[in-house]
Amino acid sequence: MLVTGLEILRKARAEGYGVGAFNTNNMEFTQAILEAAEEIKSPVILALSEGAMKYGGRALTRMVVALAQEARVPVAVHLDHGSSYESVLKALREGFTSVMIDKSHEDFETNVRETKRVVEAAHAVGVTVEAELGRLAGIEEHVAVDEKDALLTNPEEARIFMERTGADYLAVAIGTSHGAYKGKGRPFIDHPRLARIAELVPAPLVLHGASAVPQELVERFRAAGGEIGEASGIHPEDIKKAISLGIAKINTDTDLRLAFTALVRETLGKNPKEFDPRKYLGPAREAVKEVVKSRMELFGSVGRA
Ligand SMILES: O=C(COP(=O)(O)O)N(O)CCCCO
Ligand code: NA
Ligand SMILES: [Zn+2]
Repeated sequence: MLVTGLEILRKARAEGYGVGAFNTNNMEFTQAILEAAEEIKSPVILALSEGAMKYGGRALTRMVVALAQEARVPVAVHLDHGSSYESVLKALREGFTSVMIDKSHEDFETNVRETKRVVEAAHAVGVTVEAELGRLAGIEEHVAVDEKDALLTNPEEARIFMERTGADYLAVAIGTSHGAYKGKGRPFIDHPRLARIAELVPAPLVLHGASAVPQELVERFRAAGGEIGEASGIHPEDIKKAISLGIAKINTDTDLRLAFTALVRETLGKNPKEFDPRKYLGPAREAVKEVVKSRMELFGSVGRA
């Protein structure tokens, strides 16, 4: 059933588990994510970026909202990294039940003002809001304290920000970053900082840039002809620890992209005569479904629907 992001995340934070927010741009990703969620009885958040909205248009948004309504588990349909008030209004018009306004690159007062404006509009139509404070950036452990403070989320500021904006959940910067190159080896995650934020902010917390970028997937992608450098992601133990400290929503996009693309390359490579799209999109869909299930197991959301 289609529910708001807060309905899913409030329970997750209260009961100490995480819920995956998985990005989709098409039918196969959407099917993979929902099938995984229904099979292992997990709530789930379907995330569409502005790029996805542009790429898929009404074909995508209508499909995602309709399938979420019919799903046998709680599903929120979420605008990922909304960059403007107008973009958020479009998502609200399409029936989304969660919207992110990401003004984390602006100064504090601008972020507060813009986020507050979105909260008023979204709450007026029963939709909940994710905001962001702090700069997503992979940082080496030795980085100077003042540089970390300039980049990562300041706990005291976070408390004030949430009180002034009325946002429902908060994306925090504690050392993660988007994409396949999150730092050399095991990225440094500032758990003490997260613990402090969680003490001051009772709202569910959100972790962006959380993909694991598992080596076996990177190898499989390369073996199938893909080219990728020294890729590394967030260690599963750091995800579990972050959830125990208050993270309730975990964004995963890169791992799904790698799995899907590795399988398309692999299937096409093995079958040069093949030109029925179902024959190479189907196996890729299954690969995404497996990644989603393993992420849900890591987050502890299995059986929570
Ligand atoms: O936080 C994330 C996903 O992070 P990751 O790249 O670790 O999967 N997102 O918001 C998804 C869109 C960003 C491009 O990936
Ligand atoms: Na988001
Ligand atoms: Zn993100």
